[in-house]
Amino acid sequence: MYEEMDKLIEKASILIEALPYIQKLYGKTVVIKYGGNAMINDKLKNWVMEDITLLKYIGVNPIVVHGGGPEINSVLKKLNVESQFVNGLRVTDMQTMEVAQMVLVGKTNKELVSMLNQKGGKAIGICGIDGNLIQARKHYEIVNGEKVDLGYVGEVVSINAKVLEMLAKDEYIPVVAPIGVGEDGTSYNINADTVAAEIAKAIKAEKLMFMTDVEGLKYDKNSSEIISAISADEVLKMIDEGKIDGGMIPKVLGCIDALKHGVNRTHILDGRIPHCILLEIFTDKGIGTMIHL
Ligand SMILES: NC(=[NH2+])NCCC[C@H](N)C(=O)O
Repeated sequence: MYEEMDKLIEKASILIEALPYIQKLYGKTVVIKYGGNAMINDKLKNWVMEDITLLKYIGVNPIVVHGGGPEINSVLKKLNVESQFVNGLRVTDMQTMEVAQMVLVGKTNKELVSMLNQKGGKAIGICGIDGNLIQARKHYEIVNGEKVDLGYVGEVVSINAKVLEMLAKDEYIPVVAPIGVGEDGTSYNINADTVAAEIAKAIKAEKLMFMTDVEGLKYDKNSSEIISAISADEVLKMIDEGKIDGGMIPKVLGCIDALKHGVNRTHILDGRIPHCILLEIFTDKGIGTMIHL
């Protein structure tokens, strides 16, 4: 009898631990880059949708930016579209771009919107073409000092923050597919990590969070200990020293760029942990790596 009561009281203390963070984030915006395993595994997907819906219901405004997951490749394969490579980098030709846009906007984005709506959230899916949300231009990759043309791969020129603010400040949860649009109406495929960081900067989000398939940043690759909090300068030093994996670099650089443009805190999360978003935001210790100025 007493034991049961103690357990219940413990639950209250968990909620109370969250109170200062709820107060701090009330009415503020959190940009969440959704990707990796958390997009593939059904259980993980479900937990992410619950976390995002809960955020909205307690007065925090989440904006979700998603990647493509493995689906684009599988559709390309089904349609027998073969990829060209230059210098080992995949080229997004016209046909590939069409498939990427179809999958990202027509399938992935709408699935996420529908899942959030199932949880009671009011999600609205948009891509960078809608309301000119993501204005883009062609991106040239520099390889060994030379400009390499990768086709319809774009970079962000500017973000039309008003579109997102309108939705997020109202009762909606914007879900953004990372397709940008050029001045002449051309669609570009843009790295979703970069889009998340640019959106966070443009709307001066309180937080930017990246869901990944790693535990977090580590000082030593072989150690199991993750870095709980670290400054932007220390991260830059780690990049110089070659201590950060290639795939993580766009994410940590996105964090640093966002911090320098007014985002308060940025987080790298292990998207394989159930309810990683809630655990990071509403506990003192968090579960990921927090990068601050
Ligand atoms: N990985 C960490 N050290 N996280 C701390 C998170 C602290 C707090 N919940 C926040 O979101 O700001």
